[in-house]
Amino acid sequence: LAPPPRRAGLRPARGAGGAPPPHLRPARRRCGPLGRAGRTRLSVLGTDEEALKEAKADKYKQALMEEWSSAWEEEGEKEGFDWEMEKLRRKLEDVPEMYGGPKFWRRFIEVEPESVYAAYAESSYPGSKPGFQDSFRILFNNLLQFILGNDSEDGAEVASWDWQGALERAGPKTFFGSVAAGDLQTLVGGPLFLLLTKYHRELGPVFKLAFGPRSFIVVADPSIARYLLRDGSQNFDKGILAEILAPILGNGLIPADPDVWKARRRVISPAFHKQWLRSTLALFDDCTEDLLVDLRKRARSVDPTAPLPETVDAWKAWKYEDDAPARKAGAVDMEERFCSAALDIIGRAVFDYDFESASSESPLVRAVYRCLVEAEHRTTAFIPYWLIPGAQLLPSQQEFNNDLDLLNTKLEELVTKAFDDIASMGDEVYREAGQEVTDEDEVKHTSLLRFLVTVRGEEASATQLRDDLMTMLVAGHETTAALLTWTLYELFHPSGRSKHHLQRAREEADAVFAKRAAENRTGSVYEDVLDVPFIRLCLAEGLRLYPQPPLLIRRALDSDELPRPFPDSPKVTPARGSDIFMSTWSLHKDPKLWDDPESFDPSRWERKKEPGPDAPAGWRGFDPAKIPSQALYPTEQSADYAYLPFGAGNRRCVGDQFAILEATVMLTSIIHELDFEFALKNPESIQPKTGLGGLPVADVGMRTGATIHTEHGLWMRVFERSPSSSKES
Ligand code: HEM
Repeated sequence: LAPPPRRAGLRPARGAGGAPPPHLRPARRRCGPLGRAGRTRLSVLGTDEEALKEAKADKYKQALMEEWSSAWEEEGEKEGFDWEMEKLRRKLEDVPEMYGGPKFWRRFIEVEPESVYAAYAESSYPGSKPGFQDSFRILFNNLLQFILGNDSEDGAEVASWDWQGALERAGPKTFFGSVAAGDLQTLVGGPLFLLLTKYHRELGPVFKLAFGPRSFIVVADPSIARYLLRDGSQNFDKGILAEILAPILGNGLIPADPDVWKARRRVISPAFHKQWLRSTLALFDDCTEDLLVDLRKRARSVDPTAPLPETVDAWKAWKYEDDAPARKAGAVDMEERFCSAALDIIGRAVFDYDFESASSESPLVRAVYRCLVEAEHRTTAFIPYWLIPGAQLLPSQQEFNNDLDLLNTKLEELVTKAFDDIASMGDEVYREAGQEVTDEDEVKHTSLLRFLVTVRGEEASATQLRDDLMTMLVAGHETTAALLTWTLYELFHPSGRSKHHLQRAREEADAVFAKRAAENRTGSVYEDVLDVPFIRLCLAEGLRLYPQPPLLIRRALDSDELPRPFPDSPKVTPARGSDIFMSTWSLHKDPKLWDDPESFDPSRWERKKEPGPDAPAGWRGFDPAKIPSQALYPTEQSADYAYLPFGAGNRRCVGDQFAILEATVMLTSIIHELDFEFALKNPESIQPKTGLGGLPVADVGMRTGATIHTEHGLWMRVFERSPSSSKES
């Protein structure tokens, strides 16, 4: 769990103690594009100008060229970035000094690595902002590839984006508008994760994507996932994601720099202890009941004669214009309902505050949503528009800042209240940082905030606590709501493709409620969650098909070679400062890893999956026997990193158990009591749709952000479960 040393240049690339691999040897960088001999000669150049002036210019050049070329031949490294620079420099030899000949270029290429490292080490987190040299190197490398068609320095094959096609499809106005607004989704013609999967199918598990001056190395392979997230994780941080989220999340766990992250993770992880998780079940029941009250009301008001839209497109009007006809028809946007319920849960569990979003729309709730929308927009924009001078004067940015102020004021108020409440409870509520919470310990705190306030030895400032809370709010709310939305969508799909799974899930739900009645209790207990293994597998399958988020983002702190998925895969070595996208969407749907990957089949997690002949080298398949007994879902280790529902390694999700418990309690109650139908005139007429690159997409459309949303809401008609459907199951 050690944070990456800041002196990036001193770090061995992989494993401890061993010599750095050749691509990390500082010596090579030191001699850089000029070669060792060239460098010696250059220092002569610098110290003995007079002598040089006297020397015949071309004779000197010739001698120098010979020395340089013998240096390259000796090293046998006529490839890669340095060699490209060398070739360019040789061409520039003929350009007169006054036009920026070798002297000009020397400024960029003859860099003392120590000075770069020193500048880098001083760079302030969050995010390992690449220095000027790094950015220049990456940009220059991109230019060499795109303009001259050279091989990429890092070895990743470049996916060529059809911008002419995009221009034609969108029209000049939308195209250039999207470029200006950094709207990637409109530019690529669909969610980014689909584009990445299209390239994954064409180019394999490692490739490079470039939009103008930015480039990303995209990976989707179990061994690379294991390396990025676990074995080599000390060399990668959250990079661009941290930079984007820092204004909202401050120094919360997601964007935190390694030092803060280590200290806060040590305090926050124990807050999710078993005793507290068990106590939150009552809260999940409460919020589920609020949701059910609303749904029952809708179910009773269904007007069977009310007209229903004939096409999915007609749903759009319900979402954005007028939902009165939807209400009349008893239709409800389940995506929005799950979002409200999850927000209420996180508010109460994390900081003892009831947003009451299920029943009202307070300015605070509106502020939360608008902040989330802005955060999502920033995540998918490729131009940091909010940093452009004057951008803060735009109405959208002003609104965002006002919302943030409103939220901050509320959070500060809650933090102060928690400090006061805890102070009045006496000394015995405090605990030492790192002190384990045992099963016998009484839960003395109702919320996560109160737990954090009671920790001694790692006391956090009010600002740090605000950042922690904001991070929980953002990370723990839409993710769970999206999981419930897509699982419900799959289980009640009008094609009936999941009918048999729904039936199995309902058998479990009915049995749990029967047991509850027999035991004369009304609320959920932990054992209820253990009694519904198939419902939990439905959720696990929901996370396989719709991973939240569909991309994990990292940045290389130093140049580092990635594991090769197949023996004949090219060597890929992202340069320091390279942004890397781990496409969990592509990984979870890779036909080389999963049987029938596009279909929703929760029972796949009950069977062993042996690696097929075309599976990546070294992948060990999935084995249900490897799921730890206390785990509530198939873990990343059980699938040998081909499945990453909650990430992996030291930055893995802290709220995984909380989320699965919450989603299980909700789904169990909902499918036990209610039936859902797509609110469409002929739901059976829905045909499987394809999107970018001919890949299947959900027929309710998909929008990407931090999580995957439907395009226009998940409008369902709700019915009380009929006796026949209860009997059926
Ligand atoms: C179904 C629901 C959820 C999913 C799918 C999910 C997924 C993830 C994933 C994939 C990561 C790793 C990100 C990365 O490596 O870049 C993560 C991190 C995180 N999650 Fe979750 N999450 C969920 C629910 C929650 C909840 C309920 C909370 C809190 C109450 C939470 C808090 C966090 C935090 C704080 C991190 C950052 C951890 C760190 O960097 O140390 N998540 N989550």
